[in-house]
Amino acid sequence: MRIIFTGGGTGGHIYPIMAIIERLKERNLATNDEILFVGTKNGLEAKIVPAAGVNFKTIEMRGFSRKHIISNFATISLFLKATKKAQKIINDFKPDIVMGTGGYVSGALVYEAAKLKIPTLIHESNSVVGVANKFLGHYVNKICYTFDDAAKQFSEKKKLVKTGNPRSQQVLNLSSTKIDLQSKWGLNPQIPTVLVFGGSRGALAINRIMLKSLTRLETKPYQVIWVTGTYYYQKIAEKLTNVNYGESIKILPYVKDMPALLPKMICVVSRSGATSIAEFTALGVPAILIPSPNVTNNHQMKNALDLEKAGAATVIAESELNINNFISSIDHIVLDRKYYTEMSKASKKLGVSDASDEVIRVMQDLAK
Ligand SMILES: CC(=O)N[C@H]1[C@@H](OP(=O)(O)OP(=O)(O)OC[C@H]2O[C@@H](n3ccc(=O)[nH]c3=O)[C@H](O)[C@@H]2O)O[C@H](CO)[C@@H](O)[C@@H]1O
Repeated sequence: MRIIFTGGGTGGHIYPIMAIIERLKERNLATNDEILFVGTKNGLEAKIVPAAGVNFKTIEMRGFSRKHIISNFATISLFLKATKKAQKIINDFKPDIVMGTGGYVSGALVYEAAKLKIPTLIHESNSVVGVANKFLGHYVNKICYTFDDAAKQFSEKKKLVKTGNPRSQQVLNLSSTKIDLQSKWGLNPQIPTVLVFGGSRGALAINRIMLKSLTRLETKPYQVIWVTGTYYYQKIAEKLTNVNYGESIKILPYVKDMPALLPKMICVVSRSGATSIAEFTALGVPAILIPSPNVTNNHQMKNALDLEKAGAATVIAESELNINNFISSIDHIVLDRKYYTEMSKASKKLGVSDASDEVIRVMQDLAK
């Protein structure tokens, strides 16, 4: 099967595709030559995709601005150029299927593919449908999704297939290849470890609260891996040059192999992006979620409240976040065994174990 995947900007759009690619190869359904990923040169995909050995092409594209209306004329011209380039990429590669996960490039490429009568599908991983997917819903053959609330926002009901997020299956399959905390980062594997991170790009609010909490956290009977996000790392490292925060706290810019790390964590503190949540629930890792307030229709709060309602997470609104509720939420999960076990079970109940295979089944049906 020859497939073009497209999506990007953030890890949440990229990792589900990478999970499907890995599964396609595992099942011998596509060779590396039969797979192409199309993204932008400035998105996170430009780092992640070529590094994984997947063929990668770029199209220049950006979103429309609500504030700077004039700049939208340039964006329209960019969109027209993007559709031309998309056509060329499709004609050269001759895919059997084109799949998008969201982001502006996916809007142009999947739309062109549908116009050329190539079977198309999209995957929506959030509870609130993104702009590109909402637009593409009218043109594609199938719409795969994770949250029931997302399904309600598409008017094309016959196209809908509930698959879950492909990254969850990948995380489960990989959970036997775990990172060795001691040799990798000098952490003690006998002590519970908490992972703190702010989605694929890091989060200022989470980094700030970590800076303020360091001295209290280092006295705890657990250790902490704090992933700042590449963008924030240097500044934080400079701020901490003369601070002695002990060996139980490890500060990193980015974790390349999250699926190998997550199974080792007693709990996670993070934003509530859709893919992160799919990973936590697949593994049953209890979460403290601090939703980003800066996303479309506050969808991270919605994602987070769904988990809290099911008993799988504690939610702290960014506006309410302080050292006390931050540290006491971690203490509660790590130090109260009964609470931890209940949360872990509730989380696992929400997890999906065969999402990649489900998406692949949809692709195979379309390619017939
Ligand atoms: C600010 C913003 O716009 N966030 C959106 C973005 O989040 P974001 O890109 O952060 O997406 P998610 O939280 O869904 O996924 C992050 C992914 O990056 C991985 N990871 C993260 C850090 C790290 O060091 N290493 C690593 O591999 C995580 O394991 C996960 O697979 O896309 C999501 C999915 O469309 C949306 O729900 C989020 O609202």
